[in-house]
Amino acid sequence: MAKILVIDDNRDVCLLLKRFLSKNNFQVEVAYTGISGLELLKKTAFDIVLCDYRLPDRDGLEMIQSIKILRPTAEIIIITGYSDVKMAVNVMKRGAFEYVIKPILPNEILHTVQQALLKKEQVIAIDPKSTKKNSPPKKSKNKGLTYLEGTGVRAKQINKLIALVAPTDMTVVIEGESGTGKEVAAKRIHEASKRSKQGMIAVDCGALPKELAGSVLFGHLKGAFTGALADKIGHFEAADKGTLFLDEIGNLSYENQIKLLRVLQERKIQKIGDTKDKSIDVRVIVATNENLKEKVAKGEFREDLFYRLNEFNILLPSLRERNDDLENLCNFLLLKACDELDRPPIKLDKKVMVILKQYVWPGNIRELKNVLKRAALVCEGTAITVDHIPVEIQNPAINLAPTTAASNLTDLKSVVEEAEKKAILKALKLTGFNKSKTAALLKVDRKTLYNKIKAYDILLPA
Ligand SMILES: Nc1ncnc2c1ncn2[C@@H]1O[C@H](COP(=O)(O)OP(=O)(O)OP(=O)(O)O)[C@@H](O)[C@H]1O
Repeated sequence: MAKILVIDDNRDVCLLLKRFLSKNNFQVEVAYTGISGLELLKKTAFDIVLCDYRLPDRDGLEMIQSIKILRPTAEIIIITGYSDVKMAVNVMKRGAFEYVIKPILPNEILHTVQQALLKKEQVIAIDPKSTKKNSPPKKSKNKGLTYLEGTGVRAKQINKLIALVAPTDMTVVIEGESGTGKEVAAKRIHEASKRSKQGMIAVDCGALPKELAGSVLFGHLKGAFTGALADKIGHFEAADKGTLFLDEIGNLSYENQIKLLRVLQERKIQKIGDTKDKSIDVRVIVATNENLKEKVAKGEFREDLFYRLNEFNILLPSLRERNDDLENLCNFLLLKACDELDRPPIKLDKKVMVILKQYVWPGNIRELKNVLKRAALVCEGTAITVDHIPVEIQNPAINLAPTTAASNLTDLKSVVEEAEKKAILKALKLTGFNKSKTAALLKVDRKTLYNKIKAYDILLPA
């Protein structure tokens, strides 16, 4: 029976989740503070930790760090409010499995817990102690496509690059904001390559505790260090003849960067505690949501490793840069959500589409997927309406999420429009949505403001 730890200072939430998850055959314990949660983790090897982002004594990022040190194999699901969604994106970078938005929907949590357990099983499958060594990942009950290639301008460019590089053995660097589909792109490259019969192993370098990274990547011999109770193969060895996907490569410690460079140059690994080398045949794909060149300039990432990795580069656009694909993505993700939730397909109301198109999606496709899954959970009818969408998305002015790198935008017109829209939303928020005051603040006449509000599809509170 899988063990779950719920950490939340809201006792009602703990009680609700404990009852609901126990009924679904999980062993559940609860803690009301970060410290007491960590104490429980020292004693028990929980499989899943459900942790509130804002605890009285710790924040979500601190919790993830501590949990990863105490129980590196536990999957962490962060519970957060919508106003924290940008931070939720950050928690994914630090190695959380997923985030769920309040108010809590028990079925959504159950579904996320099941997905996390599935991922854990796949990781256990490469453990040498497991009889399932190198067994192929479990298929979800969903037999159809797991991603949408996309038909928009930017998506087509990416499709071309993937098709071009896939048949080669080149090392690929995939860059893009969190949730833009870097892991999906890596899988697509792997699946279209000659290595597709072997597995692709994905390692989240952001979630690897510094001290364990070497052993996890390269393996160790029994007795190599305290706690090395048996020989262990690392991910490089497990991925032999296949592909190794190193996510959040920018987080690899300097020492492990040197080791990685050596492996890439010599195609040999040495387990910790071993004196012998072992040849391996692995294609490496890495991903990052940081600017690696900047990290090189700051001395945080080795220049030689950067050039060794950067044989081919793919920069994934943010979701706001591929508005032309949003509708297709919505239809695809909604269909998948209904399938996963075992409910007949539902549609998106046209008004919802307008709202989704004007939101900036800081969490990119992951955020869109979560919003649609949640909407599919709460929708009792045959179409998702505005009421099923979080208010922060219905009216972005409430939770103004700034677009990041404007330099990523495709043309000057888009940059200007994006900046204008942002300024108008900000001014509207500042003036309590008073249009005369907003026009005065922006030093334009009311008519110009009205026209811009209309042109940018800005929704005003009723
Ligand atoms: N083209 C796509 N079609 C359908 N779903 C997608 C697509 N791209 C990404 N997704 C979904 O969006 C979510 C995020 O994708 P993925 O994990 O690949 O992003 P990422 O850029 O690697 O994120 P991170 O930087 O946080 O690791 C996943 O649930 C994935 O299934």
